[in-house]
Amino acid sequence: MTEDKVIVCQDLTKRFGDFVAVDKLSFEVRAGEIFGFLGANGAGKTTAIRMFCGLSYPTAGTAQVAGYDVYKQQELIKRHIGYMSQKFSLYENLTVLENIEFFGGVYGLSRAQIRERGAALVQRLQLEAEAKKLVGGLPLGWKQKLAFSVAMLHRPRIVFLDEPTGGVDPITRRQFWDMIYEAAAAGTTIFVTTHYMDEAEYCDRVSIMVDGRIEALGSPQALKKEFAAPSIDEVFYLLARGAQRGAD
Ligand SMILES: Nc1ncnc2c1ncn2[C@@H]1O[C@H](COP(=O)(O)OP(=O)(O)OP(=O)(O)O)[C@@H](O)[C@H]1O
Repeated sequence: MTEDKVIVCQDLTKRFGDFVAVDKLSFEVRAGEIFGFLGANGAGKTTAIRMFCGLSYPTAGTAQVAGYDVYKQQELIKRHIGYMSQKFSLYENLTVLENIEFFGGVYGLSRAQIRERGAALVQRLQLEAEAKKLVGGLPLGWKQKLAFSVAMLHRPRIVFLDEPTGGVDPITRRQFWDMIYEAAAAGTTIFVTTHYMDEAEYCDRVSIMVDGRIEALGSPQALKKEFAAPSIDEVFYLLARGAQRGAD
């Protein structure tokens, strides 16, 4: 794998018994790219992300993430990626600084690195007044920005964002996306799932998954042209309306 490819997968497949949750995914994601991983409920996104993050073994196919093999180097993958989701986030009953210390430790940073990067993070997010307050008391938008920054504390090559902006207002979502752009411009690869189609338009490329398979992949502009659709929302609808799977 060359340095500039952060994900490479070929025919990546996950079966649960006879059920094929993820069916032969093949694509590459480049360094610094913002890659939107779209699909309706049950399409197989979370199952695929779990394999990319070294949390679950594929049934077949190959994949490397940050240069490491998803079968043989799961622990190295975990150390070189960041992960954030709406469900898995910060500890609400710890303060902002305690969360930074905790996750910095999990990511293997030294105490000096935690102190230095933590202070810079608090300053960048203008959270000085909240640094010693419990995260549970912060507004959702702040929690999400903080969770994203914490997921980047160890400067991973790639960060997986699983519906990071669920439930927040459009202004806060835009601010969140400014952070994403900044991280990508600094070279971090962003792999993001979202149900907000305006966010899909912000990605460099998007894939659209239907019933375990990737049915379309390209820049938002190229996909709109390919499907003669005015928006990614419309492309998504055209592809996903025939899906057999729905929410559990
Ligand atoms: N451990 C499991 N055993 C059996 N089936 C599973 C398991 N995990 C997921 N599935 C099934 O695999 C399919 C894909 O699920 P997955 O959670 O990956 O979808 P998703 O695209 O992430 O959906 P959502 O947007 O709702 O999170 C679903 O039909 C789900 O029921």
